[in-house]
Amino acid sequence: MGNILEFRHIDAGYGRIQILNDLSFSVEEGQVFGVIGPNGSGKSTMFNALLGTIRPTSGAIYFDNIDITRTPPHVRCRMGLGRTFQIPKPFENMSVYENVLVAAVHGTGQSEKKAGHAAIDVLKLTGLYEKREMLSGELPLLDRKRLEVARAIGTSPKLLLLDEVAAGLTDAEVKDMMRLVKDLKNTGYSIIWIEHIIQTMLGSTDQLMCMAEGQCVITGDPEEVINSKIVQTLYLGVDDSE
Ligand SMILES: Nc1ncnc2c1ncn2[C@@H]1O[C@H](COP(=O)(O)OP(=O)(O)OP(=O)(O)O)[C@@H](O)[C@H]1O
Repeated sequence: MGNILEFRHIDAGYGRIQILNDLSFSVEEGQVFGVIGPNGSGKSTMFNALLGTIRPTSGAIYFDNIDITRTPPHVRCRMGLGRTFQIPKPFENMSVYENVLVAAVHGTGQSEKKAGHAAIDVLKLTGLYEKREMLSGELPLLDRKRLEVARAIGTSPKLLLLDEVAAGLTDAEVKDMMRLVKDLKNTGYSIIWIEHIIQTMLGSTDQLMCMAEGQCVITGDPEEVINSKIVQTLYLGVDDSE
């Protein structure tokens, strides 16, 4: 399969502060692409550049072989980019079902009836179907994270961006989340997954990239990346100089 995404030499940041420095990488269609890196290395900023909330000062981003570098964020969403937020942001006073429905209507522009069918499928896939009538504000953390994923896939993305969906979960819950990501992959989604928990990345990703100072320092087989000297030094703080 071809690439669903290519970052080509992206420089980007906030105002005059440059965070991404000549960032290049590509994601193959149908894969789970993990992203790790120390705090402040630019992982969320990469998502911001991809979603169009910040604009690169140079380089190009290709999504599904289309140059989207100057495409407005709402158009990118309709083109098939869906994201979760680090801190779940559901509409607390709406039911689980309504939260996914809103995402499906606004993200795809389809009728409420069609979006309603899609929302039910999404709730079944994410394990929330039995809880569809609950107010989202009443959900425990794992289910709030599931809902965050459900709202993102409610927009029918071709590429799903997961931002630390395992953060704050217990070990058993992390395993549930890993299973969900596998199910999503098997359903056909391409996924970029930013996460701090390295074990999660080992078991669930096809390719892994480590970022530092706004650049890709290594990318490849997850086990090789995690065991590489550069990652041991940079990310885990292990000094390999001895
Ligand atoms: N809105 C902003 N304005 C200015 N600087 C920002 C803004 N958002 C992030 N930064 C800075 O950009 C740098 C990269 O931050 P970013 O959140 O992309 O890193 P990260 O790798 O996602 O970190 P973490 O793992 O802690 O989430 C940091 O130095 C951060 O302080």
